[in-house]
Amino acid sequence: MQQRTIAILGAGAWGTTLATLAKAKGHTVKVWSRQSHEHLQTVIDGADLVLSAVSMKGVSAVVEQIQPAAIAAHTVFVTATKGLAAEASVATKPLLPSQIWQAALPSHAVVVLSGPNLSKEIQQGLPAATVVASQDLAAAQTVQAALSSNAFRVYTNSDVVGVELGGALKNVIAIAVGACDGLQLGTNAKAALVTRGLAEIIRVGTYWGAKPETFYGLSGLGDLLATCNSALSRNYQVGYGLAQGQSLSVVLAQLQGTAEGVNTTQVLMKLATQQQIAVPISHQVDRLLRGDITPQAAVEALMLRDYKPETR
Ligand SMILES: NC(=O)C1=CN([C@@H]2O[C@H](COP(=O)(O)OP(=O)(O)OC[C@H]3O[C@@H](n4cnc5c(N)ncnc54)[C@H](O)[C@@H]3O)[C@@H](O)[C@H]2O)C=CC1
Ligand SMILES: O=C(CO)COP(=O)(O)O
Repeated sequence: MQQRTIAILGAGAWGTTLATLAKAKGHTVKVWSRQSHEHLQTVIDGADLVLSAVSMKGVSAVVEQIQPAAIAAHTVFVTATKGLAAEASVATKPLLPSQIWQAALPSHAVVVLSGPNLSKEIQQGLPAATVVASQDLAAAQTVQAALSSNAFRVYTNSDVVGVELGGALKNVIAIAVGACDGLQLGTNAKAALVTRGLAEIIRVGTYWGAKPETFYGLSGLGDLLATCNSALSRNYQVGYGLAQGQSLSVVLAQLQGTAEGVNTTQVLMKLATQQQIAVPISHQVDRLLRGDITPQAAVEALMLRDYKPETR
């Protein structure tokens, strides 16, 4: 196995977990966060892989600190952020973290890493699988070889948009499912939400050019199952807290780390409204997050929608 120099950007729950996985494989690992005394460019100098696990709101700020001309040509950039850019617009502004990275580093390979990867379980050494997606298969295979272990199984995929959207959009559905569990609506209701949530994700994803089958893989259905079934998920916790009658500000103040689904819901609703894509579950999550509706009323609104066939 080839030893690599890996720079990890972001020292939150996911960044530190990815650093643990990389160190366990014997790579030289350097971690940078905005609290670091070292300059970002110094940390990524000489890195074979630069792996970003900063939350969505920090991605542009981090990318702007990088001087592309000073980076070795072979350096591969990996983004593990699950979110949508707040400034995204359909034609002109990037939607996905990888698009922000690729726009700033056009001559470098960019790889998306996404899957059912609750960091606390991985920190405990429990087995997990993930996907690395890139238009550059060799770059994806480099990341696969660098991170694969007996505890972390890494698959490659060429559907970058599908893999990245799967990871971002499942957070919105996880908020809905957290609320469903918080209201104690039962297993049937939860199964319906996850299944129709997946249909909603596929509807959005295919609009943005993703392959439908990608969403039945690890970064779609896989991550939905993990996030919607675990109280470890911060997005699930947001929905659960709202269903307990707490305000969003109270829930977020108590939360450890980032719940990307809150911002993702807003961006998704803006774009889905503009493009007239039906996202009924996300719409109710949006109303709930804004405090415009009670969790009970959101459930009723979903149950009493117009009759329709079970299509995507
Ligand atoms: N924790 C988990 O289980 C997993 C998280 N992810 C994703 O990874 C990303 C990070 O998640 P966590 O590490 O859990 O969040 P976290 O809240 O623990 O850490 C976020 C990191 O982003 C950095 N950051 C935020 N704004 C920044 C800015 N303006 N400039 C520089 N750095 C900034 C923070 O300093 C911190 O290092 C999210 O997009 C999340 O969806 C993906 C898979 C698993
Ligand atoms: O993406 C995750 C697991 O795959 C982490 O989920 P949360 O961000 O909801 O904690």
